[in-house]
Amino acid sequence: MSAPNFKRLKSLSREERKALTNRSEADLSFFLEKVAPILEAVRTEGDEALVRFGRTLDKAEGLTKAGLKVTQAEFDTAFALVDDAVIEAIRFGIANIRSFHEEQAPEPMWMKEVRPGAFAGDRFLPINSVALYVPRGKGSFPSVTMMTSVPGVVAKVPNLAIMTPPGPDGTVDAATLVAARIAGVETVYKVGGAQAVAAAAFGTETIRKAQKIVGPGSPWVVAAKRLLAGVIDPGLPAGPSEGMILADDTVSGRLAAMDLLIEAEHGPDSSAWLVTPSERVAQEAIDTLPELWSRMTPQRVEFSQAVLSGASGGILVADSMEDACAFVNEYAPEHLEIMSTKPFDYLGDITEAAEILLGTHTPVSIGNFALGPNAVLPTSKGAQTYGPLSVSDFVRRSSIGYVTEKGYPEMARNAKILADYEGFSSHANAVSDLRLDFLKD
Ligand SMILES: NC(=O)c1ccc[n+]([C@@H]2O[C@H](COP(=O)([O-])OP(=O)(O)OC[C@H]3O[C@@H](n4cnc5c(N)ncnc54)[C@H](O)[C@@H]3O)[C@@H](O)[C@H]2O)c1
Ligand SMILES: N[C@H](CO)Cc1c[nH]c[nH+]1
Ligand SMILES: [Zn+2]
Repeated sequence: MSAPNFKRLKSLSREERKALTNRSEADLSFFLEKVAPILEAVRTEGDEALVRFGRTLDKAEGLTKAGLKVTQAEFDTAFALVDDAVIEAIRFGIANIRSFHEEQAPEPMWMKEVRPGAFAGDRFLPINSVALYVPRGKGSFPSVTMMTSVPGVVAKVPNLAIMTPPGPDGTVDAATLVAARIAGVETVYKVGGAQAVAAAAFGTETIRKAQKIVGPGSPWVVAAKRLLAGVIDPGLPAGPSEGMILADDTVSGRLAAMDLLIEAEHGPDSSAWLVTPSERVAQEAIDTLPELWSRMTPQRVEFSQAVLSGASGGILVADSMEDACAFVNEYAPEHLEIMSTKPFDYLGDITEAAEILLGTHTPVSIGNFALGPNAVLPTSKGAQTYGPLSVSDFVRRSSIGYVTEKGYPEMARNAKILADYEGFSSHANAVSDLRLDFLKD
């Protein structure tokens, strides 16, 4: 086992500091090259290609075209397979996620009188069809089913369809089906990876073409979304998970180590950093990691050790909390915990983070599974321009304008001046006195 990275930010050059903010997603060239033929095969062969990739890439040897869509009987079996405690936790999470997302639902329409007799506003309608990608590979993700389905249902999208890889036995993860049905999504396709993105983008004999695909995934999924961005709206960029723990000197380094491992265990391509100005917190964290690894499964130990000793994770000592906050902003993490007895003191200093969890009782796990805000979040500095998945990802907005006879003269006079300046004669004619003549017809 290699030791976790430990660095003091002040000892780093500007380039070395910047290099710490790189993610595995920064170079997708390998994946882009590999997924291009998969996308083309799905475009030209449809279901035939989906079955072939399900058999080869997901090892679902018994997969058939007829079996690509989950049946009602498979949903019913899933409820019998999943423990009651898991079903209850799914219900608990969905209730909170729904409660949170209902607050985001826009009014169907608003209008304002911007000038006497001139009205302007917005109208919102659900997108007609959205595919929800639910990963399955380095884990199964009923929680992602909850996070993608609920905002789509709240937005009243008429055609929601989950795409998720089949396991080797040809079935979809049972808790994913339970979560889908409780959330209100009954269309689930057994297709994952790049082929799922292609199936949603082009449609196949079985799979209905979608206008948008949301949901996180491995670099295979991220690469496919990037290549098909001209065919389907790929939503916010959500790739390998990232966690950052910002800790001041008021907390236990043992606690910081515990939460550092949360996102580090997703996969070797994830990122996880502890940033603190406290040498004590840093040292306690380093000393605690072996004890925590002894409580984890071998695969999760392997993933988190790869992250913490590789290019995308470790423990960083900053000069001060100010410097630590500056580094957080340079990094723009997906999940951020502000671990302090006074977390609100630092909230104003953090401007770049997709999710900010405050205090010592709000670990990322609670955000991932139970609290309500969406845990499908932008990665790889996406937080600089995107927010978490939300109801607004499932609706489109049209602006509405209505000018009355009373409001017309002032609007027309000003519009004509600019139409003339820009040299558009038809634009200008339409707001000239000629219009008033035509209106008399
Ligand atoms: N950003 C977020 O909000 C968020 C949320 C949850 C999970 N995640 C991330 O999503 C990712 C999920 O990854 P995963 O692997 O568990 O599931 P996944 O479903 O994204 O990827 C598995 C699929 O990849 C394809 N694949 C695997 N090997 C391949 C190969 N050699 N060639 C072509 N295709 C191949 C297969 O089709 C397989 O079904 C993780 O990185 C996790 O950290 C992110
Ligand atoms: N941390 C993930 C988002 O990056 C969400 C998740 C689901 N299950 C476990 N984790
Ligand atoms: Zn997670």
